[in-house]
Amino acid sequence: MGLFKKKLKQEHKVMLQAERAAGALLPEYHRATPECPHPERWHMYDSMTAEAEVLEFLRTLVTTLKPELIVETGSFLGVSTLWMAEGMKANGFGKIVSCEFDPVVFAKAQEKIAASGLAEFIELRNESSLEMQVKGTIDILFSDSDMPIREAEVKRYLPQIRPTGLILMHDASSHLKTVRDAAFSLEAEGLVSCIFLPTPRGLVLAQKREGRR
Ligand SMILES: C[S@@+](CC[C@H](N)C(=O)[O-])C[C@H]1O[C@@H](n2cnc3c(N)ncnc32)[C@H](O)[C@@H]1O
Repeated sequence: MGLFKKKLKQEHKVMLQAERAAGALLPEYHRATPECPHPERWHMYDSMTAEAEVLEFLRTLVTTLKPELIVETGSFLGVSTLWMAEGMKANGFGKIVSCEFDPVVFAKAQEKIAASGLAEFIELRNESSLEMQVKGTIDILFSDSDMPIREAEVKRYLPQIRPTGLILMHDASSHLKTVRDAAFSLEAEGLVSCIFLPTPRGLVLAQKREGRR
């Protein structure tokens, strides 16, 4: 039986771990990098959800920038979605369109959002970020889905992003590499200007070049 037991998908494994942890904060476990030598100074709920300090930062960005429309790719359990929605609640307006590709994970996120009291700010979609159609001008794009598709994802939404808007690419540490390289590549193409925040998993803040004054 052991030999034929279906291997649990990483997202499902972390989802079960998160359920067992029941919201407990743990020290961040990603490995040290040259840019972030002390990851244990940060905190996390699980290895998929953004670092707790990054969640706080997302909320603060929302109250600071007052976005009308946020697009998030990769909802996972909806935790980052809910932190941004908290910011929108404080602002009194705004909408987050967040997509989750995996139907099992999507169903869990849907439950969590329904129970949160913040559902009015969130449109959760069970679709791929590379197929999702969003209407309107995007004030913040939070790119947090599958790492190899992040460059394509940013390019897909770029024409809709407000020149004064922000693009955030999570998982851009030098250890994880793929997303960092995607950000360098977008910058080399002249599409965006980036800053690389040295958080444990790495967070790129970028702005598109077109339309900048
Ligand atoms: C790192 S987790 C997102 C964490 C979440 N943003 C948070 O901080 O709470 C990445 C999620 O992206 C989903 N995903 C992967 N490829 C996707 C795609 N093309 N479109 C939408 N979601 C995708 C995965 O199923 C996974 O749940």
